[in-house]
Amino acid sequence: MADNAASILILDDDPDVACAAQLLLRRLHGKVATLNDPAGLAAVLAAGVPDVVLLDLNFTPGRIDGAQGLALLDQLRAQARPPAVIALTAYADVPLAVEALKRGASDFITKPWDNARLVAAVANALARRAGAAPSSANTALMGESAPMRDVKAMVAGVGPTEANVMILGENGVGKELVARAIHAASRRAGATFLAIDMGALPESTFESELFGHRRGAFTDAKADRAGRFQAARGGSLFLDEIGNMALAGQAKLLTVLERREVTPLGADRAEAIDVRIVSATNLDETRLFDPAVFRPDLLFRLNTIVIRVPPLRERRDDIPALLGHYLALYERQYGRPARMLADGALDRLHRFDWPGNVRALRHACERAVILGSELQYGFADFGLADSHRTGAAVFAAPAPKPAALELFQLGVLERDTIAAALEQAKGNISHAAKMLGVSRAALYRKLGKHGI
Ligand SMILES: Nc1ncnc2c1ncn2[C@@H]1O[C@H](COP(=O)(O)OP(=O)(O)OP(=O)(O)O)[C@@H](O)[C@H]1O
Repeated sequence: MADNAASILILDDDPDVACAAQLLLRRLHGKVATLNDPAGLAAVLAAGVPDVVLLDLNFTPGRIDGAQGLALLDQLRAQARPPAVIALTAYADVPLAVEALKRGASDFITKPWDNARLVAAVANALARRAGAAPSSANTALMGESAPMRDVKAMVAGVGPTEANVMILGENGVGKELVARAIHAASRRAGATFLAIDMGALPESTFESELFGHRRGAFTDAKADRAGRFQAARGGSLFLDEIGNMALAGQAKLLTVLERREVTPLGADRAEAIDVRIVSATNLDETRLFDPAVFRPDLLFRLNTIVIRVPPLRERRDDIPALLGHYLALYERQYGRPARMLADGALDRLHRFDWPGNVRALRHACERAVILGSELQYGFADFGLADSHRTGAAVFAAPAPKPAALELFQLGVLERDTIAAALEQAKGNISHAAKMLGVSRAALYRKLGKHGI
């Protein structure tokens, strides 16, 4: 899954470690840089904030409290568009890794790492960053339309309970934001919220990722490693894209949820788990209730409470406030003057179908702020495909016939190929990304680029 547009920085004082990670990741990603001295970080960030940073938490030899690494993490998280940070620790030190997660790291890896795990962690971090660009961690759940008021009432009602919640909705409607709001309204709010893209977990490392492993459990298991269930102890585990899990993985997850305990690979004793499970999927309900796709017994465990987040086209009243919020946010971020919407633009944006939902609206606002050159924003500044304007079938609109000159332009071919893949995948981003042979993160970037 090459993602040539992604930039990755490896920040580790051991040049051999940094070089090994660079060699591994360079096969899959375009720009992979290393930095051995944290004093150079400010200059690197000034030149451009990377998408993902692999950050060693223990710089000073002999010190294992991670203080310097955590300070660097704070520096990275303070960027206007912070990178996803994967904490590296040599000491299998779970409390330190958990502290890093609390401070905003998206994942952690213990050294020496397992190559498949490192590759998966980077792919997951890229997908999450593209999906939540920028981090949805600090974004409030906006919207005062009647359907959104219902969603918020459900969040307030179920938040303080321990009930497992399943969130349903199309890509980009705000499922992760709802999951974070549930966590924030729970008694676990002070503990970790850990999100996992279940569709991106490779089958070969599924158990060790989720449940951890003991040193020697398999060839590459050079040290004990805590899984995500242990790392989120006391907090909430957000199982995203649950509908994309293979049936084998579903069976393993079911056993854990039934017994409320996990057995790390190679361990002879099970460990009790203490996590609140919130899950999400964009599968439509007929597919979700198809036993060939999703185990009914697992569904029953996960969906004690179901929250449906409606697509933006079914709550158009939220559009003006979201536009106002995201235009102002990007004007501040890019140091641009505040501008109004031109006559008629709001009406067209209001009638637009928003097949990519709030995420697409957010990207469109960012584009308008960067590219809009007039005193007011016009509809064209938002780079939205006309076929999606009012009530047009989401991905089924026939592509306009390209002019002869356009026919061989790579950008046009790419746009049409992506549109065709989305149509075939019925709008499922993960499936379309798989068909196109790119990561979800790369596909999201391309959707933004082509205004799809
Ligand atoms: N109600 C909302 N208020 C403000 N921002 C929102 C809202 N809903 C979504 N967003 C923004 O839209 C983007 C997508 O949201 P989110 O990642 O929660 O969607 P999702 O449904 O989980 O997407 P996917 O199915 O692709 O994983 C984020 O940047 C988020 O901050």
